[in-house]
Amino acid sequence: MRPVGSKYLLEEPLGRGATGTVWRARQRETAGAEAAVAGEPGETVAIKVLKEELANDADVVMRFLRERSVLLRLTHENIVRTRDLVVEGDLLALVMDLIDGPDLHRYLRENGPLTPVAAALLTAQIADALAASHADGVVHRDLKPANVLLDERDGRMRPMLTDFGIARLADSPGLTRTHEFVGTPAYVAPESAEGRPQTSAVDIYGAGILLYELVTGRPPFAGGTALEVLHRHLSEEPRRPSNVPAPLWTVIERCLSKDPDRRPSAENLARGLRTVAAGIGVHASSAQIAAADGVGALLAPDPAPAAVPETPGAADPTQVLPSNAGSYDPNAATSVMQHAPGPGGHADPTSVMPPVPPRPDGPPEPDGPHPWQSQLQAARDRNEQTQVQYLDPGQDPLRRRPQRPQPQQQQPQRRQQPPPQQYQPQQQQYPQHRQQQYQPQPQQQPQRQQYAPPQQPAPQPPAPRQPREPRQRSANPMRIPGLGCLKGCLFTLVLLFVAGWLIWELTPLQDWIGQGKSYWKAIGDAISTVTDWISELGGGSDSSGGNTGP
Ligand SMILES: Nc1ncnc2c1ncn2[C@@H]1O[C@H](COP(=O)(O)OP(=O)(O)OP(=O)(O)O)[C@@H](O)[C@H]1O
Repeated sequence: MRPVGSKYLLEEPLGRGATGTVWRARQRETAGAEAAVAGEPGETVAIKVLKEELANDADVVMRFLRERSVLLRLTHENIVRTRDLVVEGDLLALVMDLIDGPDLHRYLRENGPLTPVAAALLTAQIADALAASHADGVVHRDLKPANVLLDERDGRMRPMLTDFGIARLADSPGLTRTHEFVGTPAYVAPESAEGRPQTSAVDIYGAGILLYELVTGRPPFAGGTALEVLHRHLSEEPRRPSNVPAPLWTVIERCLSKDPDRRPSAENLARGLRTVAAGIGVHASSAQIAAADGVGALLAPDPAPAAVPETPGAADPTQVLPSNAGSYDPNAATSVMQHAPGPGGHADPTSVMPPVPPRPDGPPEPDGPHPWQSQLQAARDRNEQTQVQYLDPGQDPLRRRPQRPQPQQQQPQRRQQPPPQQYQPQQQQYPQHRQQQYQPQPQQQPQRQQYAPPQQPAPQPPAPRQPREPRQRSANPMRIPGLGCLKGCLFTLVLLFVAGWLIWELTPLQDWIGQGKSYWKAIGDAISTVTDWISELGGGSDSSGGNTGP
């Protein structure tokens, strides 16, 4: 267990995203006055330890400290509460409430799409969270199912928006070699994709994409490379899927408007969605149906949308994404894409991936792969992490002799998968079904391995093997089946013949056989003598009997 500050102990990783690793952790002692929630010793919390890359960036640390108060005061029943922010040496961590339940992305993958009513009511609660944060001037900027946790309590599931402010923290000019764009391609608003100024309307666009995904199972613009996805956001109008009722489609269409000024405010979005949910349900009255049909009138835009503070150097990611960015996975982690600043800090839209010279006054440029490649790698690492660790040769399983399994050894216990739980909209009172306990999967999650250099000088590597003599090839290149056996038989026959001849010539076998012949001959003669004698004897007695007659 690793301490974080003096107040928390990391216990086990819950998951890893592009910006850091989330841990289940325990509070050691009550936090100080600087924390939003003091907490009790022994209480379980979730801690997001930001990536070293972020924690080592002076810009990010400054923003982290500056936004501390904003993040800590952001409280809403549909927002995961940030309890504390820890800055310790080169470690930056956010202490949050631990949510017992899956994230919405995982839930959708396991249970499939929601009904239109459930999707509308779930998104309405997310819109409530957005309305509260936008009123406080905070824009999420990375709304997607993976950032919505489903809090399971009392047989009900409450969507909780998380990762607030993380996109803003990560959006640092000094983060990597050049300026970067932060977001997830499938959920990025057109203005963000183009590097234009952003407002809270980007979150409404994200909510529209999320709503579409909830009812269909996939975001509207997915597939192909990241660059293609970004271009589709800019140019393509989504089509209405057949299972989406017309009033719900009106809401989705308005959220996905290319023009941010046409998108509804978060508050109006929540209201509109609840009106639609009431009007498309099976028990809807005619008045509710009529209200749902007229939902367009409720979706007024925000007259004063919260602005996203501009990062100097904001640019058009579509101009700077590598064209060979590879096939895009809509479930990939938040992307941090390199982009190029043009004059005045904005992108030069005419430029196509220009090489960006280093800023003379800027932070040093770390060498390494392109940030986009790093992010793809991070997404992959979530599933399969290569562990680099010094291995004692004595413990090397490849060097160990095979051992018989001990009879007492216990079989590894099978993980019991809980039955999937269907999301039930909150307004319709969830049925009291069996509550699903979210089991964090420490075995499946990548275990953070620390590279521990050996204290002793490393054991000498084994002497390189002498190259083997090339194997003699058989003279029988045709490999006739059974030929080897035939050869063996012939050889045995020859051997027997020679041995027989030698025995015949060199041993008194011939004499023995000759003697054997005469022996049999003598026996035969004796038998014939006896036979003759018996027959003669019989003939004599017959003739004497004939002489005694009349
Ligand atoms: N407060 C929390 N309580 C319980 N689990 C959490 C909490 N916050 C995050 N998690 C879990 O940790 C995992 C990683 O979260 P994180 O936010 O780092 O990843 P992400 O959102 O998938 O990626 P990205 O950083 O790219 O947005 C998620 O799968 C989520 O289920």
